[in-house]
Amino acid sequence: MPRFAANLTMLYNEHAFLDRFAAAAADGFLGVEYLFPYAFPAQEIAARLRDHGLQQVLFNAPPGDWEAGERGLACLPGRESEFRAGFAQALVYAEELDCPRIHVMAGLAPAGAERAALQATYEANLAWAAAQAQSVGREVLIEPINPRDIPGFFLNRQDEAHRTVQAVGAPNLKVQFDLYHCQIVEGDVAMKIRQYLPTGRVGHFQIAGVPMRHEPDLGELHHPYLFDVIDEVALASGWQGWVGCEYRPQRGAVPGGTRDGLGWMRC
Ligand SMILES: O=C(O)C(=O)[C@@H](O)CO
Ligand SMILES: [Mg+2]
Repeated sequence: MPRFAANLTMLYNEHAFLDRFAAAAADGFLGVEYLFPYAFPAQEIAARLRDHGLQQVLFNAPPGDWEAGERGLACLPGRESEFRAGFAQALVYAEELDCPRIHVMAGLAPAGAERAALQATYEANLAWAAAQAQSVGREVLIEPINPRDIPGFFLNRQDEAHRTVQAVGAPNLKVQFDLYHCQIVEGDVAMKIRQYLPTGRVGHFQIAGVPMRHEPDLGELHHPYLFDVIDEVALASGWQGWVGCEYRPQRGAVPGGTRDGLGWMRC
């Protein structure tokens, strides 16, 4: 089986954020990820990781004004200095949390903007971020996201993400391959794992049931088969990353619900 990390933004919502670390460790997780740590002092989170023997495997750089609907700044002309300041803050947290990967969200394509101009800004920002991250031994990840969950999101497809990584040409810029988004946008998930994992450009996986984003054993994707494919290709290619469990537990509507829905992990 792959190594699974609990996404603490979506799992364990029956607990306050800082208590989700203990809950994930009690269920056997060795790694955690989440969207944003910035509401809490990095030292406080680091203590939770230490206390519960957890590894921080991923979090996101600041996305702009999330409450106002922004979903990243990386492709937005004119927002470069804000992008850089946010990424610098992410690097400070990554150091304190000993986290090897930072996810940079692309952002929403502004209505009427020329795609080529957005792509040029995206690549320039990613090249800058990758260089900053490289100097302190961290990876930058980009993630294609389906346009139903985030209408207008700039990056939707795996092939576009891989072309961007190749165009930037930084060894520590990689793709966050979320199988949930991939299934919704393009399908053929197993073959895409076989296509992209051996390239060395996949930095991380994430999973959820499709289409409702509940537990992986609910919905149209057969995850036991996909886990076997990941294991097989990882073994052949030497890939040693994590699979983030980024779903909203359906059984989480009741106290203790995240744990009740983890049966899929033991299949
Ligand atoms: O929504 C997802 O999928 C994610 O991985 C979050 O980090 C938001 O991009
Ligand atoms: Mg994801």
